[in-house]
Amino acid sequence: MRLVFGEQDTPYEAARVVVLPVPYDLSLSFLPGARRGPEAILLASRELEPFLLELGIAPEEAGIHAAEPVPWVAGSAEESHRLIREAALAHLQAGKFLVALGGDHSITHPLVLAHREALGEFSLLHIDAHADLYPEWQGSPYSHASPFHRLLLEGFPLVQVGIRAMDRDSLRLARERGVALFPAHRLHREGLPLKEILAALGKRVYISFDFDALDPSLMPSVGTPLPGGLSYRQAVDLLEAVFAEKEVVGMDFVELSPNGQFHAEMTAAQLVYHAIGLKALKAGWLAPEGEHS
Ligand SMILES: N=C(N)NCCCCNCCCN
Ligand SMILES: [Mn+2]
Ligand SMILES: [Mn+2]
Repeated sequence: MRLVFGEQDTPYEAARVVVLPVPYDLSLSFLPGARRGPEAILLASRELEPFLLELGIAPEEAGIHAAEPVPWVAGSAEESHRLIREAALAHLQAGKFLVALGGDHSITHPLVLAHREALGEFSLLHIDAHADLYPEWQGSPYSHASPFHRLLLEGFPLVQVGIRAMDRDSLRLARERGVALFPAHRLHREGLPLKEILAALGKRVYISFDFDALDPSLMPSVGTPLPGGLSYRQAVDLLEAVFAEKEVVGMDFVELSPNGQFHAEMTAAQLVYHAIGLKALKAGWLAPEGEHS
């Protein structure tokens, strides 16, 4: 049975939003399981309330279609990434707003390249516990610890929020390349520097959300959990500010590794659904209702 997002799957032609399952997880460095992340999010999404009280809309009414999962090639990261890029490009060329569900963070590289090929230039908002700026990790440049090294060297402006793990060389590279870095400890001490984050981003933004950006108390189902993460409220407030002021051209949510803690899967699904609602409001696909919004 094909899994869908939420209760109402919109036929492809009528859908504005395509949720793209990308269960590739061969680039993980520690705990396994991210390949089951997309399915877990889709299953949990069925339990969400379609109407979002905070936004005053039901994002599903914008038309959400869950695409077939992107296959992978077990012995080849390059081939797997080519399949991801081709699948994403096809949906983008069909005019869809793409929400990719990982899978490990290495998938962001082919996804971003597909978005640039289809939509032109934009900056990256990377929300994560990890900077993922290693040139390679465990012998591979296709590691989930490396996507933003490659994207940075390929010319994408980068803003990183929630980081609480990076090595000295990555910090040096970030400074040399003008990465706008907003580490987690600063967010906790000073609050979300929303104006600074927005000022660091361009008009058009691709958002890559690694679920381990959230605190493990809230999101224990990730491959490399670290303490001192973002609260759900901080994540939502950040996304709301970005969607309100920027054109979000696409997004991915990665690194959920289901481990039986269903509250984590519900958290993941709710955040994805909320982000889709923010896109629907900004794009004018839906209008809020009542004073609750
Ligand atoms: N989720 C990630 N992006 N993880 C990246 C891990 C990179 C190595 N840090 C730990 C070094 C251990 N000695
Ligand atoms: Mn990551
Ligand atoms: Mn991470």
